[in-house]
Amino acid sequence: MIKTFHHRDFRLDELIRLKRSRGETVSVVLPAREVADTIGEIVTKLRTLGDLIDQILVIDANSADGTAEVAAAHGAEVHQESALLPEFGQALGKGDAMWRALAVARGDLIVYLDSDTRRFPRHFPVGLLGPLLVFDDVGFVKGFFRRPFVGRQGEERPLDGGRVTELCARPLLSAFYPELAGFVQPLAGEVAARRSLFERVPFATGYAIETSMLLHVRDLIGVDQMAQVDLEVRRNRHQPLPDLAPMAYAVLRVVLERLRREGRLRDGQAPPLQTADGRLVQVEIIERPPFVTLGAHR
Ligand SMILES: O=c1ccn([C@@H]2O[C@H](COP(=O)(O)OP(=O)(O)O[C@H]3O[C@H](CO)[C@@H](O)[C@H](O)[C@H]3O)[C@@H](O)[C@H]2O)c(=O)[nH]1
Ligand SMILES: O=C(O)[C@H](O)COP(=O)(O)O
Repeated sequence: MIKTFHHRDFRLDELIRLKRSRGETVSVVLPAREVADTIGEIVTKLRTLGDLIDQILVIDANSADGTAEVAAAHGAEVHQESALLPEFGQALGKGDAMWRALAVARGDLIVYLDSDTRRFPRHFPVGLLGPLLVFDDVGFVKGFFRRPFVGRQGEERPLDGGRVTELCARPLLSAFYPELAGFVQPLAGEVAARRSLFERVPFATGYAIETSMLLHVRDLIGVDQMAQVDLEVRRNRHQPLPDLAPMAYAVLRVVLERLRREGRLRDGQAPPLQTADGRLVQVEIIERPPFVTLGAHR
């Protein structure tokens, strides 16, 4: 079963002590595309964590809004994604940026964070590193949080964020990989593991990365060594619904490809849907006969 923690289970000074005694170093990797408005605050907050973090890497997707300059001005080490491992050609979206980052990340532990988080809480890396540093039987940690939908005027609808997560990712995992459906935010970009694990994971390009990574990490270490940590609230930039369709499709494609490889695109009784608050909802689908066949009964 997936282990669940709260970021408040871990204290910054204790983690720094543990990290030193283990002789391990930490890299934070921020894939970044057009995030000049948020990246500066994130890098600044990360730098207040002192010795917890040894390297802050921003992997820029050739942003036109000055993301790279802002990140560098705040003290991050900045690389252009396509300049890393150039023999693989132009970088293909977020997952590729995360993979290429491994070429320059020096830490024994690696924390990936999204860089469009507003009002970035500095406990994110503390919560993500805590289970890895404290417990020997945890090999992979993913964040979860409440996701308000923040409207144009700043008004918040508390439960309405995470549309692809709620309408696509968790229903799919519930149906086909229920052991992973307990991840409250399966698409969260906030993940941490030892570099030795990430180096063994095939990284899917683009927005397929999180779904694909969950499946590969499960194959490599099993769900019992996978954990999630409550990071409270995350406010992200919202893409317009039409732009989320390719993301949903990428998630679907990962699952379909897996099922195909496993030779089980057919299934009998689908398991129930797991909701964000842990309820199991049975979604019954019964196919009624074509109406014309009712002739005899009517
Ligand atoms: O080509 C890209 C696209 C995005 N990003 C960065 O990746 C992060 C997340 O991207 P975003 O477009 O904000 O994704 P969301 O709409 O927030 O999507 C959610 O779901 C995605 C699909 O699983 C995950 O990749 C994200 O981490 C997760 O936050 C941000 O820092 C982006 O700047 C890149 O570096 N390159
Ligand atoms: O994770 C998701 O479902 C996508 O990032 C969309 O999030 P949003 O609905 O909060 O914009």
